[in-house]
Amino acid sequence: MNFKDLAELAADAKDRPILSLFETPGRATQFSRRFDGLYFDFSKTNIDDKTMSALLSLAQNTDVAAKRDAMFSGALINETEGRAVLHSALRAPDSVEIRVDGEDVMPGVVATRNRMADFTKDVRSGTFTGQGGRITDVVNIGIGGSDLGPVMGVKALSSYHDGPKIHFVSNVDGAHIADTLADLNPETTLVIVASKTFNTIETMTNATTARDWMAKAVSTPGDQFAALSTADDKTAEFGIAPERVFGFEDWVGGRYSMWGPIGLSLMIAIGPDRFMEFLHGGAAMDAHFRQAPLADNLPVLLALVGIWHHQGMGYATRAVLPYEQRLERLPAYLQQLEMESNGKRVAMDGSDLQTASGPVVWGEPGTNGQHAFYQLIHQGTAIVPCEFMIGAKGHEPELDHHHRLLVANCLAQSEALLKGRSLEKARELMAAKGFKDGELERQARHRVFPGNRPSTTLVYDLLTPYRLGQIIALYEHRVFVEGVILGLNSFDQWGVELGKELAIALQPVLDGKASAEGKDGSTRALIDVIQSA
Ligand SMILES: O=P(O)(O)OC[C@H]1O[C@H](O)[C@H](O)[C@@H](O)[C@@H]1O
Repeated sequence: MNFKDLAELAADAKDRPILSLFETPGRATQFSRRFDGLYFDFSKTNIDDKTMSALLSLAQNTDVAAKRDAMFSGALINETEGRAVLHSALRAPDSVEIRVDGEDVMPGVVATRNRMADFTKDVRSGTFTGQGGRITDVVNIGIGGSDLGPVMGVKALSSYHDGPKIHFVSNVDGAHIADTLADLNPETTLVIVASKTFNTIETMTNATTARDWMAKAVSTPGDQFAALSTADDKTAEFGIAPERVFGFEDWVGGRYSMWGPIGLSLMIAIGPDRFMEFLHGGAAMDAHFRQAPLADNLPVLLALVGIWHHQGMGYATRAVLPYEQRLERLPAYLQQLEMESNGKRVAMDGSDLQTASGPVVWGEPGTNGQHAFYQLIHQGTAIVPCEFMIGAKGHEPELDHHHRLLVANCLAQSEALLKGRSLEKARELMAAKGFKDGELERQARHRVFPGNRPSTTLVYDLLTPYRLGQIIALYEHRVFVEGVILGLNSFDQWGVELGKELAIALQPVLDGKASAEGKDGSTRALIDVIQSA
């Protein structure tokens, strides 16, 4: 089985209505899996038995299981950077042993985890104070993987918050930090500078601005700063005392880092015990990914559905549609996770990729998206596979009628995508409204839904810290499996470098200290327009 065979299978599937697959009794059971509070339904896709076995043999031929084991064993599978990939160690139980270059990394992980918990307890209890008293607000300054995970997690688990208020600043646009600090009291604010490299220009610019803001109100601003980084030399240079520096190793990629020190703001929001539940959820998904047969393995199945839709059927994008307002930042988080990991045109060995790279990932929570872009999903010419997510229960039992409406909407959307509405039915509707002849036909055509549009639905009971941990680890491993099947390295991100280099080179030009000579005509004109405004 290879990508050419997959394309042939996909060509056959194009004329097969998904709905017809439900004529086989038991399809919903056969094309769904349950695992530990999660239910993944992929029966509303154009995958039948034959497709499924072809996809599974693609996973076998590309050595998914062996590569998975290599990742967990600490092998240097991030080959372009010569690094292991062990974010799973951050959520592993204290008792296990995980070796990188012969050394067990777990004692270090556990020690940092315990230091984070101690610091968190001190902040939450008021043992650690600002220079004006108990900490009321925490500002996490970071970007990319040092922002999206904590932002997503803090919002997702807001019903568990019982600590200080958490704020996030990521953009180098001064508006972001100005708006965030405007309402805060520097004497009772803790600033966390989150940066794996402690070198990212946006984060360091914002951190310096925050320190200047604090210095106007307190005598030793550094005492109200903490740092999360792999670069302890740079954190010391910035003036943050080692007891408030929480380090991690280069085998944790930025977009995979919310399980360790980068998750400190989440730990402060919900407390160490609940943060541990989040880690346990992730660890449970790790165990499932390592042990379950490929055909019952949730990350593998999500990956195979993704490969089928993008590389097989040629659908350019996929939408992530959580029917859970608190997951409003999940699509943005998954954009980095999936697109920075698998948006690559060169295979691990340096050759051109034999097929399309990872898809564009986008989305918004339902029901909001329904009133914005679902028009295109239902009637546009592009087919967008939709990944719905819904909790069986919400955190507001007193508002249960809201939740039932939410669920009804989620299920109705996947049903509408599957079944559509025929021209015949649309004609009946328009005739009932009194339309006739040519006008009836014209009006009816606008009301046709082609249907036969694929979707999956992930149901969980309630969005607890544990469930969130499972879901995030599920997506991490899905991205890994897709990367293995595509033959690329999901753990580097060379594609972000060129823009950074050019931005640094443009700074002196914008400062008027260097000429724009050598720049292309468009860039020169843009510089002129901005400088003369
Ligand atoms: O955590 P930092 O070192 O500040 O990096 C922040 C982010 O910037 C980089 O440009 C990468 O694209 C991201 O993967 C990373 O998460």
